[in-house]
Amino acid sequence: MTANEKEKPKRPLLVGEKKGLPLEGFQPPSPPVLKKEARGKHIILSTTNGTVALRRAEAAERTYASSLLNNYCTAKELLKKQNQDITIICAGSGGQFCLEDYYGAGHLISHLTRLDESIELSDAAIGAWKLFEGNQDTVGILQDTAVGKMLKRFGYEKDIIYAANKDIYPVLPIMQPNGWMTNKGSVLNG
Ligand SMILES: O=C(O)[C@H](CS(=O)(=O)O)OP(=O)(O)O
Repeated sequence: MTANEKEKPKRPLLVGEKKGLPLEGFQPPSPPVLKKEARGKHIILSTTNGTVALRRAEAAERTYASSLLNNYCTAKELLKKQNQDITIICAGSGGQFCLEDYYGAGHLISHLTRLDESIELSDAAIGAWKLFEGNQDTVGILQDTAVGKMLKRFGYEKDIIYAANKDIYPVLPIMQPNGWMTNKGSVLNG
């Protein structure tokens, strides 16, 4: 191998699916697959809604990606700055509202309200919060959604169970000025 070849950046990994079916040349967005395949690589992710929402949020002062897996870290970061508006965008899928995103937003809001009792919520935020607080069977609610049922149909039950884990990652992906999302934004200390 020549020195030049050694320095070559790795090819980005293409990740995506369409209605649960594989796309040619793409890896499925499945945690066990990505744990093996994605380490150290740039990922180009194809989705109908979440990635579009991120792109449209580019004008925001800061844009983060959050889920049940890292919402605590997100809440801590969001509260570092006083007196600011926080907009939570629920990704959806195929142009449709998705209950699991609203539930995930409720989990984030639950952290925010516990960490700062003075926070003011919109009606939509109260709805998400109450949905989360009233439904602690996270795997059950994720399985009941349209996407959950689709994942089950295609044999991705383990992915639902994994996605239902709360706050297991103290990292926060943040959008960089070049539009890429990285986890360099914030890592929770204590
Ligand atoms: O973020 C999206 O657009 C969705 C997320 S999920 O798969 O519905 O959870 O992806 P998509 O592949 O577009 O349905």
